[in-house]
Amino acid sequence: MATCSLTGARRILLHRWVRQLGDSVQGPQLMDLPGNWQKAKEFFTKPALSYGQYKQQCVSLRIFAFSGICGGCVLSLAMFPPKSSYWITWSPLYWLSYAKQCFTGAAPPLFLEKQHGAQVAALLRPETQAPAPSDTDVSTVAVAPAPAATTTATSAASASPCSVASSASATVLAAPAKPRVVFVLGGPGAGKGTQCAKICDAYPQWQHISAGDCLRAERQDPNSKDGELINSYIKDGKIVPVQITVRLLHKAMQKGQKEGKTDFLIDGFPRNWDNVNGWEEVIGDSAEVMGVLFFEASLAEMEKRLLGRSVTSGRVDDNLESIRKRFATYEKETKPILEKYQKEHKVFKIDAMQSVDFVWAHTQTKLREVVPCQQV
Ligand SMILES: Nc1ncnc2c1ncn2[C@@H]1O[C@H](COP(=O)(O)OP(=O)(O)O)[C@@H](O)[C@H]1O
Ligand SMILES: O=c1ccn([C@@H]2O[C@H](COP(=O)(O)OP(=O)(O)O)[C@@H](O)[C@H]2O)c(=O)[nH]1
Repeated sequence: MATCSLTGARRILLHRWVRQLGDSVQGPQLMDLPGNWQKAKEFFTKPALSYGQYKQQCVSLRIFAFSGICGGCVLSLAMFPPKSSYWITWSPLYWLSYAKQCFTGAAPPLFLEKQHGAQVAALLRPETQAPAPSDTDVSTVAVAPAPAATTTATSAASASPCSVASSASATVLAAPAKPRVVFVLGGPGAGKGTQCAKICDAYPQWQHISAGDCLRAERQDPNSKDGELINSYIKDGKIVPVQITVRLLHKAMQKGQKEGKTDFLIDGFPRNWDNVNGWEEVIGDSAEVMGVLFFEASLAEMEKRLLGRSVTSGRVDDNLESIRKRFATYEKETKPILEKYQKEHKVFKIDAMQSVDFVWAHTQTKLREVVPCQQV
C-alpha cells in the first residue's frame, strides 16, 4: 500500500517536472492537419503566453516545414535533374517508357541473335594489323588503319561487334572489322544535327554524315546535273530519289574511312522504304548497321525550333510552308520505317523535348547501348 502511494506521488512529481520542461504539450494530434496549421500560423501571428504554447506552435510548424522542404527538394530534382547519364537512365520519369518497351518489344534483346566473329591472329598482333579487308570495306580503295576501338572485353568472342581480344598480359584493342553505322532519325528540327555534332566533338572515331547536308552541298555544285532536282524536292519537303542520296552518303563514308573514321552517324536517313532498299543495294553488308537513334519531339516543339533556326540557317525549307510539308512527309513516309527497325530491336528512343544538355546526357547513354563496346 505504502509502495503504491509512493509510486503515485512519484508519478505526479514526474508529471509536473515534465510539464515544467514543457514536454507535455497539449494541442491537436499529429494527423490533425487543419488544427496543426492553425497552431503553425499562430507561431507568426500570436505570440505564445507559455512555454507549452510555444512548444506546440513549434511542433505544429515543424510538420509543415519538414514536408515543405522535402517536397521542394523532390520538385527541384524533377525540374532540374542532375546532368548524369545514370540519373537519366534510371530517373522515374523514364520508368513508364521502360515498362512499355518490355511489352512492345522495343527493348534491345538480352542475348545475341546472330554470330559475331573476329580475326584472332590479327588481334593478337596489333602492330602488324593490316587495313580492313576489301570485302568488308565500304570503299573500293585501300583504307588507312582505323583508330583502335576503345573498350576492353574478356574474350574475342565478346558479345560486342568490336574486334577485341584479351591476352594473359594485356588487353588488345583493334578496329572493328566493318565500318559501323548508326542511323539518326527524328522529325525535322528534333535536334538530330545538334546531338550528332556533340558526339563527334566528344568521340573522334565518329563521323557525322547528314544526308540533308550532302544533298545541299551537291545542289551548290555547279557541275552537278542533279542540283535543280534536289532543290525542288527539298523546297517541297519531298524525299530526293535514293540513287542520288545513297551515292553521296557512300562517297562521304569512303572519305571518312580514308581519314581513319570507323563509326558513322548517318543523320536524316533512311526516310522512306526506297531509302532502305537503296541502302541495302549499294552499301548492304559492307557496313554494320548497329541501330537507330530516334529523337522524339512534338510537332509544335519542332516547328518552334525550326522557325528559330530559320533566322540564321538560310535554308530554303526553313519556312512555315515547307516545314508543314516536311512534317507531312515525316509522318507519312519516315515514321513507318521505324517499325522495321523496331522489330529488329534496333530503335533507341531519346526524349528530345528536354534541353540540349539533358538530351546530350541521354544520347550518350543510348549510344553506349547501340555500340556497347565503345568508350562513351
Ligand atoms: N534540345 C533542344 N532544345 C532547344 N533547341 C534545340 C534543341 N536541340 C536543337 N535545338 C535547336 O533546334 C534547331 C534545330 O536543331 P537541329 O539539330 O538542326 O535539328 P535537326 O537536325 O533534327 O533538323 C536548332 O536551331 C537547334 O539549335
Ligand atoms: O535522306 C534524305 C535526307 C534529306 N532529304 C531532303 O533534305 C531535306 C532536309 O533534310 P535534313 O535532314 O537536312 O533536315 P531536317 O528535315 O531533318 O531538319 C528533307 O526535307 C528532304 O527534302 C532527302 O530527300 N533525303
